[in-house]
Amino acid sequence: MMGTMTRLVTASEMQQIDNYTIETIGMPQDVLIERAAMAVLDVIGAGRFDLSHVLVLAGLGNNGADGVAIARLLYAQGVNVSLQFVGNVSRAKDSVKRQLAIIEKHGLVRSEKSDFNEATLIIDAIFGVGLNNVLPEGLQKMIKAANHIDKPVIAVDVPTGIDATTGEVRGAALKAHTTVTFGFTKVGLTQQNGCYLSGNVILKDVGMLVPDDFEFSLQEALPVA
Ligand SMILES: NC(=O)C1=CN([C@@H]2O[C@H](COP(=O)(O)OP(=O)(O)OC[C@H]3O[C@@H](n4cnc5c(N)ncnc54)[C@H](O)[C@@H]3O)[C@@H](O)[C@H]2O)[C@@H](O)CC1
Ligand SMILES: [K+]
Repeated sequence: MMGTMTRLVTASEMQQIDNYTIETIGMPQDVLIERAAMAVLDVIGAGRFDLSHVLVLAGLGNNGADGVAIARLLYAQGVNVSLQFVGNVSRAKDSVKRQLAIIEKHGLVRSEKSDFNEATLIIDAIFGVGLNNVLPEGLQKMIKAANHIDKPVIAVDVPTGIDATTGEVRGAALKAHTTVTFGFTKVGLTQQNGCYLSGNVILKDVGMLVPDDFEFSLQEALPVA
């Protein structure tokens, strides 16, 4: 039997769909972030991962905002979670700052530096579809060290370092056991190194809406479970 069919999208198409949902339809961005975080929680909590110590690595954009929300939801469930930022939080997008304001009141304290060896599961929320350049060198080093330790990683939307459109590695990429991708499967998860570095790709609907006259550049459709 055929599963639901979905389209593959480029990073730019996903950004247009996000913008349409938020700016034109008026869906609050924080609702999408919460739904994205809950979708990842579904996967984390499905019993396949050791949750003794979850390390969430968060960037300064909306992918990082998803990460902070994931850390909060885990913390609320009593999971031992460390939240570590990659980059200076003073430069974070407002979506991240709003999430941070919530966790501060909630009691979840950010870690300054985390030991990958202590983590039983790593959540990669550093970069998503917004990646538009080679990763900074310090981050490349950190990613290579994490890949070497070989802990299970769940990538939020796209593994950090993978170009969501081409599947190419931008300097280094954090190898994922599972990638939870939102709305539509990014074509880069099916091509080049993106194909094997994203592990099992799980597509989740988080409420993005598509204009009726939207023209997808890729006609291809993938069956999903
Ligand atoms: N648009 C939205 O409101 C939503 C976005 N979502 C999440 O947000 C992600 C996209 O968020 P953003 O567009 O904020 O982008 P990212 O969070 O992927 O990246 C953040 C920012 O980093 C900068 N950047 C890109 N490449 C860089 C590099 N190599 N070195 C240094 N800085 C770099 C860019 O300015 C980019 O906007 C999605 O993948 C998804 O996880 C979801 O939460 C749903 C709602
Ligand atoms: K990511």
